[in-house]
Amino acid sequence: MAHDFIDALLGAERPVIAEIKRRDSHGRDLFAGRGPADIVSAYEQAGAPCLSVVTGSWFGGSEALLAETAELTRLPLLQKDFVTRRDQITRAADLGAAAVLITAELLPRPALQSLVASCLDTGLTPFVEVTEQPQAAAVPHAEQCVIAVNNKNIRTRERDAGDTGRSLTLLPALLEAGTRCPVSASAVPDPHVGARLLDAGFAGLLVGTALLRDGDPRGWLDTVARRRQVPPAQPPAGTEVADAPAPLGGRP
Ligand SMILES: O=C(O)c1ccccc1NCC(=O)[C@H](O)[C@H](O)COP(=O)(O)O
Repeated sequence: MAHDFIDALLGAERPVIAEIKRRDSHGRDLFAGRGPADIVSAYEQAGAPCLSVVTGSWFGGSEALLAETAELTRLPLLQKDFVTRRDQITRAADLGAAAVLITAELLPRPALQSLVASCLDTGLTPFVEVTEQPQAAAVPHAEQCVIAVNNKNIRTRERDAGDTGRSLTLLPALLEAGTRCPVSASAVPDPHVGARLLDAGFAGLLVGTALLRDGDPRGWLDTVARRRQVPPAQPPAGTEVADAPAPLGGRP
């Protein structure tokens, strides 16, 4: 169970974690009249292997949004919120998450370490976001974690434009830490930049605003796949390959 999220991403032809987020960091609506069912359906048809659901209230999220999304899809779900306590992790599992965001930038080291351990004990994948090399080096059990570079500044509520150059700078530190699933998260503006990040060695991208604004997730993900110059690495033996979107209709 703990590896469902990582296996889905590593086995995907279009390794984009597509995000469901009601509002951007400036409070602007991103749903544009669509409901979660419309967005989930478009992401599934685009071939996204995993979804991210922002439950944090800064971005207009709620637990209800995660629960509703879990009813709509069998794709592994990442819960994005400010997690500081173990009970939030068990709650995430109850609501249908497969992975939970742990924001290294905002957590003292002991808390980071115990939250990663709690995720693994609960059968969830820790999705640890970092902004500096020492944070990556401090991730315990890194081989069982996604380690993602946040290209924006969470301390200013991600109101900055972001810099995907940070991902490129930190990629060696992520690999050195031992993750097999390095991800570039936030501020990926278009599929061309996305393809370059994957070519550089990222196993996945986390994209919210650009996909929701673009309105054509299938075209976006197709372009990522077409623009890649470096063939995707073969998934490790035993990894389940996500070659078709999971059908709508809820969890078994
Ligand atoms: O990063 C956090 O700590 C965080 C906590 C709670 C809710 C959201 C949080 N971050 C925001 C995001 O994760 C972005 O929505 C996501 O990376 C996508 O970014 P973008 O493509 O720029 O919309």
